[in-house]
Amino acid sequence: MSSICVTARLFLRKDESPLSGQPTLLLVNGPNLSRLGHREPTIYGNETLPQVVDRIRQLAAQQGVSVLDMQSNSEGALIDFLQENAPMANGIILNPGAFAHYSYALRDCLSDVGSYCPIVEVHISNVHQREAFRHESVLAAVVTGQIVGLGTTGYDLAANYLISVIVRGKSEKSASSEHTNI
Ligand SMILES: O=C1C[C@@](O)(C(=O)O)C[C@@H](O)[C@@H]1O
Repeated sequence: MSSICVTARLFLRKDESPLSGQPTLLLVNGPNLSRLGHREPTIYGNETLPQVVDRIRQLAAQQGVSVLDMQSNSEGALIDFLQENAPMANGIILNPGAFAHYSYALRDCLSDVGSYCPIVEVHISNVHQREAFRHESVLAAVVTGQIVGLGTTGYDLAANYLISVIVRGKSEKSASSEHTNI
Protein backbone atom coordinates (compact mmCIF):
# COMPACT_ATOMS: atom_id res chain seq x y z
CA MET A 1 0.00 0.00 0.00
CA SER A 2 2.70 2.48 0.99
CA SER A 3 4.76 1.71 -2.12
CA ILE A 4 1.77 2.78 -4.25
CA CYS A 5 1.76 6.18 -2.53
CA VAL A 6 5.51 6.63 -3.04
CA THR A 7 5.23 5.78 -6.74
CA ALA A 8 2.35 8.22 -7.20
CA ARG A 9 4.33 11.01 -5.60
CA LEU A 10 7.33 10.46 -7.84
CA PHE A 11 5.18 11.11 -10.88
CA LEU A 12 3.34 14.19 -9.59
CA ARG A 13 4.11 17.29 -11.60
CA LYS A 14 4.48 20.44 -9.51
CA ASP A 15 2.09 22.41 -11.68
CA GLU A 16 -0.53 19.75 -11.09
CA SER A 17 -0.97 19.97 -7.35
CA PRO A 18 -3.28 17.19 -6.18
CA LEU A 19 -4.93 19.74 -3.91
CA SER A 20 -5.84 22.47 -6.37
CA GLY A 21 -4.54 21.64 -9.83
CA GLN A 22 -2.61 24.92 -9.60
CA PRO A 23 0.97 25.81 -8.64
CA THR A 24 1.11 25.88 -4.86
CA LEU A 25 2.94 27.90 -2.22
CA LEU A 26 3.28 26.61 1.32
CA LEU A 27 2.83 29.30 3.98
CA VAL A 28 4.26 27.92 7.19
CA ASN A 29 4.39 29.63 10.57
CA GLY A 30 6.13 28.31 13.64
CA PRO A 31 5.64 28.71 17.39
CA ASN A 32 3.71 31.64 18.85
CA LEU A 33 2.80 33.10 15.45
CA SER A 34 -0.77 31.97 16.15
CA ARG A 35 -0.73 34.92 18.56
CA LEU A 36 0.05 37.48 15.87
CA GLY A 37 -1.99 40.66 16.36
CA HIS A 38 -2.24 40.02 20.11
CA ARG A 39 1.34 39.19 21.04
CA GLU A 40 3.70 42.15 21.63
CA PRO A 41 2.04 44.38 18.99
CA THR A 42 4.79 46.99 19.27
CA ILE A 43 7.17 44.36 17.86
CA TYR A 44 4.92 42.25 15.62
CA GLY A 45 2.11 44.66 14.69
CA ASN A 46 -1.65 44.41 14.91
CA GLU A 47 -2.41 42.10 12.01
CA THR A 48 -3.58 38.62 12.97
CA LEU A 49 -2.30 35.43 11.32
CA PRO A 50 -5.66 34.69 9.60
CA GLN A 51 -5.54 38.22 8.12
CA VAL A 52 -2.00 37.63 6.80
CA VAL A 53 -2.95 34.22 5.37
CA ASP A 54 -6.06 35.66 3.64
CA ARG A 55 -4.01 38.46 2.09
CA ILE A 56 -1.32 36.11 0.77
CA ARG A 57 -3.98 33.73 -0.54
CA GLN A 58 -5.67 36.57 -2.48
CA LEU A 59 -2.36 37.89 -3.79
CA ALA A 60 -1.38 34.42 -5.02
CA ALA A 61 -4.84 33.69 -6.47
CA GLN A 62 -4.48 36.74 -8.77
CA GLN A 63 -1.59 34.87 -10.41
CA GLY A 64 -3.32 31.49 -10.46
CA VAL A 65 -1.29 30.19 -7.51
CA SER A 66 -2.87 28.45 -4.52
CA VAL A 67 -1.68 28.63 -0.93
CA LEU A 68 -1.57 25.79 1.59
CA ASP A 69 -1.03 27.25 5.06
CA MET A 70 -0.22 25.78 8.43
CA GLN A 71 0.89 27.02 11.84
CA SER A 72 2.23 24.89 14.63
CA ASN A 73 3.96 25.35 17.93
CA SER A 74 5.55 21.95 17.51
CA GLU A 75 8.83 21.30 15.70
CA GLY A 76 7.80 17.77 14.69
CA ALA A 77 4.48 18.92 13.21
CA LEU A 78 6.27 21.55 11.10
CA ILE A 79 8.76 18.96 9.83
CA ASP A 80 6.00 16.44 9.09
CA PHE A 81 4.06 19.08 7.13
CA LEU A 82 7.11 20.16 5.12
CA GLN A 83 8.15 16.58 4.31
CA GLU A 84 4.60 15.75 3.26
CA ASN A 85 3.85 18.81 1.14
CA ALA A 86 7.12 20.20 -0.23
CA PRO A 87 7.38 17.56 -2.98
CA MET A 88 4.31 19.00 -4.71
CA ALA A 89 4.96 22.65 -3.82
CA ASN A 90 6.49 25.40 -5.95
CA GLY A 91 7.77 27.53 -3.10
CA ILE A 92 7.79 27.80 0.68
CA ILE A 93 7.29 30.90 2.83
CA LEU A 94 8.44 30.05 6.34
CA ASN A 95 8.43 32.08 9.51
CA PRO A 96 10.09 29.58 11.84
CA GLY A 97 9.70 31.80 14.93
CA ALA A 98 12.27 30.99 17.59
CA PHE A 99 13.14 27.66 15.89
CA ALA A 100 15.24 29.80 13.53
CA HIS A 101 17.74 30.28 16.30
CA TYR A 102 18.34 26.70 17.42
CA SER A 103 16.46 24.00 15.52
CA TYR A 104 18.97 21.78 13.73
CA ALA A 105 16.12 19.34 13.08
CA LEU A 106 14.25 21.99 11.08
CA ARG A 107 17.48 22.97 9.35
CA ASP A 108 18.05 19.34 8.26
CA CYS A 109 14.47 19.18 7.00
CA LEU A 110 14.84 22.40 4.96
CA SER A 111 18.16 21.23 3.58
CA ASP A 112 16.30 18.15 2.32
CA VAL A 113 13.04 19.71 1.03
CA GLY A 114 14.88 22.68 -0.48
CA SER A 115 15.73 20.34 -3.34
CA TYR A 116 12.04 20.52 -4.38
CA CYS A 117 11.48 24.29 -4.40
CA PRO A 118 12.83 27.65 -3.18
CA ILE A 119 12.35 28.60 0.46
CA VAL A 120 12.06 32.15 1.83
CA GLU A 121 12.59 32.60 5.57
CA VAL A 122 10.56 35.54 6.91
CA HIS A 123 10.97 37.35 10.21
CA ILE A 124 8.49 40.11 10.95
CA SER A 125 10.78 41.91 13.38
CA ASN A 126 14.34 42.98 12.74
CA VAL A 127 15.97 40.16 14.68
CA HIS A 128 19.38 41.85 14.35
CA GLN A 129 18.20 44.83 16.43
CA ARG A 130 16.96 42.56 19.21
CA GLU A 131 18.48 40.19 21.80
CA ALA A 132 21.79 38.56 20.81
CA PHE A 133 20.26 35.05 20.68
CA ARG A 134 18.04 36.23 17.80
CA HIS A 135 20.94 37.46 15.67
CA GLU A 136 21.73 34.04 14.26
CA SER A 137 19.45 31.86 12.15
CA VAL A 138 20.72 28.29 11.94
CA LEU A 139 18.43 27.96 8.89
CA ALA A 140 20.01 30.80 6.90
CA ALA A 141 22.53 28.65 5.03
CA VAL A 142 19.91 26.22 3.71
CA VAL A 143 17.15 28.61 2.59
CA THR A 144 17.04 30.52 -0.69
CA GLY A 145 16.79 33.91 1.01
CA GLN A 146 15.59 35.81 4.05
CA ILE A 147 13.30 38.81 4.57
CA VAL A 148 13.79 40.40 7.97
CA GLY A 149 12.34 43.39 9.79
CA LEU A 150 9.75 44.58 7.25
CA GLY A 151 6.72 43.68 9.34
CA THR A 152 4.04 41.40 7.94
CA THR A 153 4.75 42.93 4.50
CA GLY A 154 7.67 40.48 4.49
CA TYR A 155 5.17 37.69 3.71
CA ASP A 156 3.88 39.61 0.65
CA LEU A 157 7.43 40.22 -0.59
CA ALA A 158 8.26 36.54 -0.18
CA ALA A 159 5.08 35.52 -2.04
CA ASN A 160 5.79 37.97 -4.87
CA TYR A 161 9.33 36.61 -5.25
CA LEU A 162 8.17 32.97 -5.31
CA ILE A 163 5.33 33.77 -7.74
CA SER A 164 7.82 35.51 -10.04
CA VAL A 165 9.94 32.33 -10.01
CA ILE A 166 6.84 30.26 -10.92
CA VAL A 167 5.82 32.66 -13.72
CA ARG A 168 9.38 32.78 -15.10
CA GLY A 169 9.55 28.97 -15.01
CA LYS A 170 6.27 28.75 -16.95
CA SER A 171 7.39 31.23 -19.62
CA GLU A 172 10.76 29.47 -19.99
CA LYS A 173 8.92 26.16 -20.36
CA SER A 174 6.58 27.53 -23.06
CA ALA A 175 9.49 29.28 -24.85
CA SER A 176 11.44 26.01 -24.97
CA SER A 177 8.40 24.07 -26.25
CA GLU A 178 7.89 26.71 -28.98
CA HIS A 179 11.56 26.34 -29.84
CA THR A 180 11.21 22.56 -30.07
CA ASN A 181 8.24 22.95 -32.41
CA ILE A 182 10.15 25.08 -34.92
O1 LIG B 1 8.62 34.16 17.25
C1 LIG B 1 9.44 34.93 16.76
C2 LIG B 1 9.06 35.77 15.63
C3 LIG B 1 10.17 36.08 14.66
O2 LIG B 1 10.37 34.97 13.81
C4 LIG B 1 9.70 37.25 13.75
O3 LIG B 1 8.83 37.02 12.93
O4 LIG B 1 10.17 38.38 13.91
C5 LIG B 1 11.48 36.42 15.36
C6 LIG B 1 11.88 35.31 16.33
O5 LIG B 1 13.07 35.66 17.01
C7 LIG B 1 10.78 35.11 17.36
O6 LIG B 1 11.11 34.03 18.21
